[in-house]
Amino acid sequence: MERSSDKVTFSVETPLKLSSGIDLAPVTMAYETYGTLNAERTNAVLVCHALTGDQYAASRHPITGKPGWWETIIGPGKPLDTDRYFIICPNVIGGCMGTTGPRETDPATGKPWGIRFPVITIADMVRGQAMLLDHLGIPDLFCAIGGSMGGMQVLQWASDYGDRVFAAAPIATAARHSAQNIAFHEVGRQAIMADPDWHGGEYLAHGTSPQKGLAVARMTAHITYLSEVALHRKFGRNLQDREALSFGFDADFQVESYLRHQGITFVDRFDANSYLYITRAMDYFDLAADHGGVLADAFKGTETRFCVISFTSDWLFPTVESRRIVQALNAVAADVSFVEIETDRGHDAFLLDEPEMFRTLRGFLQSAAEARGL
Ligand SMILES: CC(=O)SCCNC(=O)CCNC(=O)[C@H](O)C(C)(C)COP(=O)(O)OP(=O)(O)OC[C@H]1O[C@@H](n2cnc3c(N)ncnc32)[C@H](O)[C@@H]1OP(=O)(O)O
Ligand SMILES: N[C@@H](CCO)C(=O)O
Repeated sequence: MERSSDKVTFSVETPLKLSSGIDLAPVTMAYETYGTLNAERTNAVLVCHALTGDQYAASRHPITGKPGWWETIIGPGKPLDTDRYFIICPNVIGGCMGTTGPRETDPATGKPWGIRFPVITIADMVRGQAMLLDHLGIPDLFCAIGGSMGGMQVLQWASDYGDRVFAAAPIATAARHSAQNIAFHEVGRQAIMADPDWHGGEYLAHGTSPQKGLAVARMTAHITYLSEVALHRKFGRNLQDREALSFGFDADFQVESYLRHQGITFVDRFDANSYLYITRAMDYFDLAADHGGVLADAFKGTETRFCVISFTSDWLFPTVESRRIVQALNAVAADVSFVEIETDRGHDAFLLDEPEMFRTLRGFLQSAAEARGL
């Protein structure tokens, strides 16, 4: 384990066999930990991040300086109580905050991988996390938890490593990407690849960055993380810093200015090629397809206990997707609880202070901890 100024990483030469059949080596996993691993090594919690998340779930981000993206949930006395549990949050394979991904150096060429990096899957991300846990000497997890793509990783963990997952909390997620999910990601990828500064993915070698394309990709995706009600409540048709319409193409409206801001601030902390790879991994995710089209078969024989959470205004991963997961778990007599939380803040509500999510997770984890003898 190494800590540079702001990253903890672990590297291994052992090749990681990817879903594509390619052996990826060496592999570096960047991660953050919070709390203390108990002597019995039974209190480990894996926090899986979403599409543009990273390992800084409860630590200040080294680029944006913002608080951790899940400080509402992780910390002393919070549902993921760092006085009780040992939290591990890895940056996913394909990411850009220190874990092996398209921005890292290809050992065969000594240059950044770019889009010569192998296409990775959610299962590959989880395989890399299992390797990290092995390195940390953690035989199994008290809990695997995450929202959105993090929830996909949780489901993959429960399916591929069920005997290593005591409790699982997939939040605001789905067992497969829908046509609409894929469609939105495709628009984002095309925006990046249409940017003249993308250079076929070799922008680092050209000393450029497709920031305009990446910003447009983010603007599009960001709309899907919110809700129409919340957007209208926040911005309506209000004008931004002006008394009258410009009859031009400035950001007349507040909502335009807001989305431009979200796009511009995003490109400082994220890599365009990583965006291509991670959205692709989400698009390829389909647990049922991996099990003969029967989602229940992905969890056959599971002894993991599940808490599935969705949000009423999430139109990216609507509640019907969580119901499908619950139905599949019920079909194999799994221990599962489910709650749909009333909010108008859309998909990204799982990132915000949602009291009912806080209470639900605290109750679920408390009960699981008692059953686990923690
Ligand atoms: C699980 C994970 O892995 S997390 C993934 C990584 N993190 C993220 O996705 C963070 C970005 N996303 C988010 O923050 C969540 O999607 C959100 C949108 C739910 C956050 O919601 P809120 O906390 O209500 O923040 P909000 O959406 O209002 O955005 C506030 C920002 O917009 C800016 N803003 C608001 N109105 C305007 C406007 N009219 N013009 C320009 N900027 C504006 C604010 O100044 C603020 O800027 P800052 O955050 O850079 O300081
Ligand atoms: N807004 C979060 C969740 C998206 O699913 C992200 O950017 O990763």
